[in-house]
Amino acid sequence: MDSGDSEMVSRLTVTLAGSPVILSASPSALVVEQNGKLKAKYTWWNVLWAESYETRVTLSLIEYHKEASKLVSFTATVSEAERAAALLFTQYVMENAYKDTKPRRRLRIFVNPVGGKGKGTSIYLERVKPIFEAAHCGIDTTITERAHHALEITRDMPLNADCIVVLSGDGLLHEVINGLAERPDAEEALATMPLAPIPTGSANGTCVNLLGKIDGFDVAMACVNAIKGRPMKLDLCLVTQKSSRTWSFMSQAMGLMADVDLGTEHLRWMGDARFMVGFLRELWALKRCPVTMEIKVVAEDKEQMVQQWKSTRSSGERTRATNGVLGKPPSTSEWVTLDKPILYFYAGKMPYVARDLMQFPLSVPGDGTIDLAIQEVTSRWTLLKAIDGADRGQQIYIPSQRYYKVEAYRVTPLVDDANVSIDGEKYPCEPFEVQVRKGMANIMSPSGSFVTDFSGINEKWK
Ligand SMILES: Nc1ncnc2c1ncn2[C@@H]1O[C@H](COP(=O)(O)OP(=O)(O)OP(=O)(O)O)[C@@H](O)[C@H]1O
Repeated sequence: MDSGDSEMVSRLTVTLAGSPVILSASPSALVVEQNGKLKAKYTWWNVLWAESYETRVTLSLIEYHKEASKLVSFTATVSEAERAAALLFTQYVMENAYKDTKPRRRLRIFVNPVGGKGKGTSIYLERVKPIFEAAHCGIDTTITERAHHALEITRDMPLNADCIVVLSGDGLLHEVINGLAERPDAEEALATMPLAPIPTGSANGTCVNLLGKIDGFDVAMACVNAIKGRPMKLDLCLVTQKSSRTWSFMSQAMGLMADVDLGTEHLRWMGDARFMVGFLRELWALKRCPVTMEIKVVAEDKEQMVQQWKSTRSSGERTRATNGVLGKPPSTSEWVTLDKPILYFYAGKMPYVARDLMQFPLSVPGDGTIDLAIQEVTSRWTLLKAIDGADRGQQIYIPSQRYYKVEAYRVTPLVDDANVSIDGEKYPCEPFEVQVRKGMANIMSPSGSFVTDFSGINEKWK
C-alpha cells in the first residue's frame, strides 16, 4: 500500500507492459506517472470505470482531444501484497468518477442510420457502444428502419430506462420528444426520461448547445454526457396547425433560413457545410418571406435583454427553470401584429442552431419564453457581413433584425408552398400558433446550462 488508510487509498503502483506506473487520485483528476514523468491526466468527468479482480486492475477512461476524444481501456497488475490496496484504490476512483450520479445507467438508444453523412450505425458500433460497455451501462438499442420509427416506439415503450440516447441530428430528437408527448402519461414520460443526444447528424445543434462549439461534434464527450450528465429542464413549444399538434424543442422558421435548411437536405453528405452552400444560394435569391405574424411580446429591448441574460448567467441560475425574462411571468401581454416585410423569422429555444450560427444568444434553458428573431428586408451585403460573427451570436445586433422574447406567436402563410421548418423538419404550409410550455422535458447536460461564447458586446453593428 503506497499511502492512505484502510478506508481510502489514493495512490497505487501497478505494472503495465512490464514497467511500474503510478496511478494517483488528485482532487480534480486521475493522474498517471511513469519514470517520474506525467504520462496522462484524466479529469474525473472522463473516468468511466475502475475495478480490480485478484491482482488485475482495469481502468476505462476518455482521452480528451480537441478533434475527437477517444476511449482508452487498460488492465495492469499489482503484486499479491497490493491486492487489498488495489480494491480500495479502484473504489476510491469510482467514488470520484461518480460523485453526483449513479454508475451503470440503463440507456434506451435510438440510432438514425441515414442522418448526416449516413455513418450513424458504424459510429454506434465502433465508437459509442464500446464506451457504454466500458462504463457498464445497460443498453437496449434500435437502429431506426424508417422515418417515424422512433416516434412509434417511444409512444408505447416501457419507461424503464434512466435516459434516452439519440444518435442523429436534431430530427430524430424531434421524433422522440413527440413520441413521448403523445403518450397518455406524457408528463411523467417527459419528466423521467431525459434525452442525451450523440452527434451523428448534420447540424447537431442540440449537442453544440450542450457541449459547446468545440466539443459539440465530439461523439465520445456526448457519450460521457449520457453516462454522467444531469437532467436540465427544457421548455417545449406546442405548435398547433389545423390538422395537427406538434411539439418543438428547438426551432421553428420560415423564409430564407427555413429554405437554407430544408432546401439542402439532398446535400446531407456535406455535413454542416451544406448550410453555408444553402445560405449563399438563398442570399442570391433574396426572396421575401410570405407571411403575416402576430406575437405576444415579453421583452423586445435588445440591450435590456442582454443585461438580463448576463445577470441570469452570473447568478448561476442553471438547472432550474427561471421565472421568465425580466422577472415577469409570461401571460400578460396582448397580441401585436407585425406588418413590415421580412426575409425570415426564426424562433428558438436554444442558442445555437448549428456550429456556425448562434441564432438565439439570449436563450436560457427553461425561461418560459421563445426567442424570436425577425429579419426585416435588408441588403445582401448586410447579410453577407453578418456571416462573420454569426457563430458568436453577433447577428442579433443587425439593426434590421428584431429580437423578441415572446410567450406565443401566430403565423399565417400567404402562399401554400413555402417551407415551414419545425426543428429542421418540413411541416405543412398552413397557419400555425406556437405556445411555450415551461420545463416539460429534460435533457442531460454536463454543466446545467447551454455552453456559448456570446460576449454580450456589440462588436460591429453600431
Ligand atoms: N431509418 C430511417 N430512414 C429514413 N429516414 C429516417 C430514418 N430514421 C430517421 N429518419 C429521419 O431522418 C431525418 C433526418 O434526421 P437527423 O436530424 O438525424 O439528420 P440531419 O437532418 O442530417 O441532421 P440535423 O438535424 O442535425 O441537421 C429525420 O426526419 C428522421 O425522421
